Amino acid sequence: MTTPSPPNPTGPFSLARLAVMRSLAVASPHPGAAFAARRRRLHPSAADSADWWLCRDSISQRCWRCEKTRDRSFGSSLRVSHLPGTLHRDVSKNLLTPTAAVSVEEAEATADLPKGDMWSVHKFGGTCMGTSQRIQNVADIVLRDLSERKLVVVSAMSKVTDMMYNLVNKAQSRDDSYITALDEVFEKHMEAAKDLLAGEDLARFLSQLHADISNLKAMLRAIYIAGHATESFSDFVVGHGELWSAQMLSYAIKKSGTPCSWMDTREVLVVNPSGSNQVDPDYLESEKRLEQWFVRHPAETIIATGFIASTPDNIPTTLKRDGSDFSAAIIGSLVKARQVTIWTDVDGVFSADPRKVSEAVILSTLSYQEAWEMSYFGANVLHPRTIIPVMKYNIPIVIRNIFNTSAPGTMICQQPANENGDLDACVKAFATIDKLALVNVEGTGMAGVPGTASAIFGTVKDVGANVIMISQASSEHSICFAVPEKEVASVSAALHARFREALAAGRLSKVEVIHNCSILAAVGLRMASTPGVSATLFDALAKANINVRAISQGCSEYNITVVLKQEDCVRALRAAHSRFFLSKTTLAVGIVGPGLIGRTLLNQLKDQAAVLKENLNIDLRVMGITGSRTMVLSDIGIDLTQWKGKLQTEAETADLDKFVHHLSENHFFPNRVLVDCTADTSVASHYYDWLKKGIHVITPNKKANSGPLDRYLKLRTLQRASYTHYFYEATVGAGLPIISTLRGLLETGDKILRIEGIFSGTLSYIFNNFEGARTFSDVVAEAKEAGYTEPDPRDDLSGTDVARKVIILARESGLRLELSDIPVRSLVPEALRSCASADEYMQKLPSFDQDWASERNDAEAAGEVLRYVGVVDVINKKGQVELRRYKRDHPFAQLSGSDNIIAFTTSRYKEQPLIVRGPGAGAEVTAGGVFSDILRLASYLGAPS
Ligand SMILES: NC(=O)C1=CN([C@@H]2O[C@H](COP(=O)(O)OP(=O)(O)OC[C@H]3O[C@@H](n4cnc5c(N)ncnc54)[C@H](O)[C@@H]3O)[C@@H](O)[C@H]2O)C=CC1
Ligand SMILES: N[C@@H](CC=O)C(=O)O
Ligand code: NA
Repeated sequence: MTTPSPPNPTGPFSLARLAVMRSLAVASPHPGAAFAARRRRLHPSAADSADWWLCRDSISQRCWRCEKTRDRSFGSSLRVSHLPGTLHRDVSKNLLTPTAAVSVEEAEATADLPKGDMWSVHKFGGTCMGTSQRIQNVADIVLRDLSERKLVVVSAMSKVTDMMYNLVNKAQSRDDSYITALDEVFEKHMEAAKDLLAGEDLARFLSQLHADISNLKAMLRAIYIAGHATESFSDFVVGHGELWSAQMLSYAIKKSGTPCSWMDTREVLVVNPSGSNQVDPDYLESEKRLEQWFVRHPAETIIATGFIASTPDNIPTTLKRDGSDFSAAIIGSLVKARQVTIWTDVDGVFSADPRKVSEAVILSTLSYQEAWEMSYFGANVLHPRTIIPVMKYNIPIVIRNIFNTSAPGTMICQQPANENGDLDACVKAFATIDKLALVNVEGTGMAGVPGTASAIFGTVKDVGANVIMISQASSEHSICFAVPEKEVASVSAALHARFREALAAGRLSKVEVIHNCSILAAVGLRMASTPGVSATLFDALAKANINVRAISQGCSEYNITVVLKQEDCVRALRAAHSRFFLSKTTLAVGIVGPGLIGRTLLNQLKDQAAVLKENLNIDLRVMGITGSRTMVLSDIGIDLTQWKGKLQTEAETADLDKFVHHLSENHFFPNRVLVDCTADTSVASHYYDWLKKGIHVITPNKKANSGPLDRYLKLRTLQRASYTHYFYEATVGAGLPIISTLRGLLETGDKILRIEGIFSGTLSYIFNNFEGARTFSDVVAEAKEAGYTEPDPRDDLSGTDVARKVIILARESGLRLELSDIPVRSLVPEALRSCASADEYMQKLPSFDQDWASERNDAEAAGEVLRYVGVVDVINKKGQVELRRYKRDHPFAQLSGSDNIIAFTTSRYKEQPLIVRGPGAGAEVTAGGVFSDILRLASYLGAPS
């Protein structure tokens, strides 16, 4: 076997071909010295297969051919040549195997190329190059990239470009201080270099810096004398920032022993001015010059100046705005880079401006078109022109944070994988543009008249205004378009002048300007093929009460654009963002009354929130907690491990209106619910307004449903007519499924005949335990202590609490009863009814123990027990609450603890009633009942079951 001779280094290899050949790890037709140098570094195992150039994986440093790891004794790279065929990578073994010779075109199409041998392009902006430490940090990042070839594009140190423009401005306005300003530029770079470099490298850099500064001084002097700087003079001066930063970085990398060259991109990149402060790269000429540059500079790590380039006549110029990103993209496309990484100071591209939407998330991927749209609509992603060069070759751009290298960043590539394939995933991001005006040209004379649009936009063009979006009514009676506010006056004047006759003749009815507008754009590649996206967007805007002035969606459907009042824009952005980015079942929760039940509920929420989020995608955020004296509010959700402390230390004076406003005005969250855990009638009186505002209501408080009948009916009518939910399972039997059982019977057509049972946990507990030597007052105190009683236990002992439950069930069954319609036997002695407080009542209660003992003894003597029962007699349309005696073998006599027992006699359950039994009071079971109402709400809102 003979070693094939290397290809003719001066042969006509295009850079595309060059890159592909490199990427295949074939002996690269890299011209000249670089090729010869590699040729010498033969891997020993190549002796019996000398036609191989070994290559190594840039990450594992393992040879793909023989799987040996890097061997220092053979230099930094292990290669043998294999020509003219190419290599195929066996991905499973990470091995390269020879294949028949293929054309470059075929090779280009090969998907599984070994990435290690391709160019990795990085771009570091001014912030990344801000100080000597930061430049060192950049050097470290470059050294950590194990790619075979690295091309690093750098901007000037931060603020230097401005300083350089300032020099030119000063000189041309004959301001002598340009000399001291130039000294500052010198000092800045000298200080940075002294920090960063030493010895010969430092001396070389400083000598170059001196030479450059004295050239600049001469040039600025010429500008000063002429009182004018041409664009190329200015570009020449300004580009020095990049020249110096590239040299400093290149020396900093060399310090570590890694060979590194720096590239003055004016020698390589050729661009033609294309008007309006833009340039078009000449790719063919640039490619040719780059090849020649490679011949002269064999290093595998190259630091290139961003921003600067040359005209075809070798006049220095710049790439204008965002020039360094553009340089990186152009160079990336010339070398067919594996990837272009743009290093900046954010973790990636956000789904919306994080200053406006705190819930904005970093997007892991974006398509080129999406990034393009985002940039167009004002998101600070990448200038659209940066995307064009890399897009042609499917080269991904990755945006990464230099200050947080652990963040993976955002990859902008051809067709990102669809993360979850649902409606929400097809809207990737939202962007806004403020300070716009809408121009509306309207009139019957426009319909069917060819050339109207051309006349309108021709006029707009003539005044040099930038049209940001256009919308035309299908009847052709009007065209409206958005332009920057600062350009609208001249647009309007020009249109009035242009259409003076048409306006006078009535063919056009108006040229109207609507000031103070903003654009909200929803961007996403898959909107095109997903029904319902615009419905969801407009629904979110409607729910946030936002009026849309104009709408536009092109047939590419990469974006839906709406024009709104500027003052509504942030609210609109938040509402739209939350609708697409938060779980559909994100619930903003307000807790009123963190007493026994309220705080138990908060604890249960704390323990279960993560599980709900993970398993059911239900995102519960407690946005506020209010007691009767203080309240605490949050915009994103209170940390439930801290709420008690916050209610003491960070609280403000309770104000229910403000509390409700806080919840209802928060447009981050699509759903809002107030949970009333008080026993307060005045809080309950607000439910109607809350429901009307679209806030769902959940409560264990019986006051609303057992209050005045007309109010109750009004509340239920409103709730039934709206899509707002009102749940109150815990008002009867605490967590026991009483209301839901009754609803289930009614909704399936069963007829309720009678509901009868022990509805009071407190009274159940008292009579279950009032035995032997125990006193009545002791047992009442125990029930209170156990958390079964109402805040005032007289509400239980008076029978009022049971009467309320009877009323709630009676009304639920269709009876129109008032609380006063229920005869109740009160167990509160006449003398204690006027006690000022529950405590006073509890203190005085023992004096009635004797009376209670004798009533119980009488019952016992007859083989009976006392039980306090409630009855809903649907047939006779009445309710009843009384203390009754039951034989010891009666089911009501078998209860224990705070058990409730409720028997439903219905048309279907006539012989044997349907019975629900279990603990009907207590903090955990009651809070659990409230919690399950919250989850019921979430499932009504679309949570998975
Ligand atoms: N304890 C139980 O087993 C059951 C209780 N319930 C009901 O649960 C509700 C709460 O009961 P508990 O927690 O035991 O009472 P609680 O007295 O321990 O708690 C009520 C809380 O509401 C606060 N509050 C009162 N008025 C307020 C207002 N206007 N604004 C804000 N906060 C106010 C109080 O300061 C207190 O923190 C009551 O309606 C009760 O009928 C329902 C079923 C069972
Ligand atoms: N105090 C009530 C609590 C539940 O509504 C009871 O004892 O049943
Ligand atoms: Na219940």
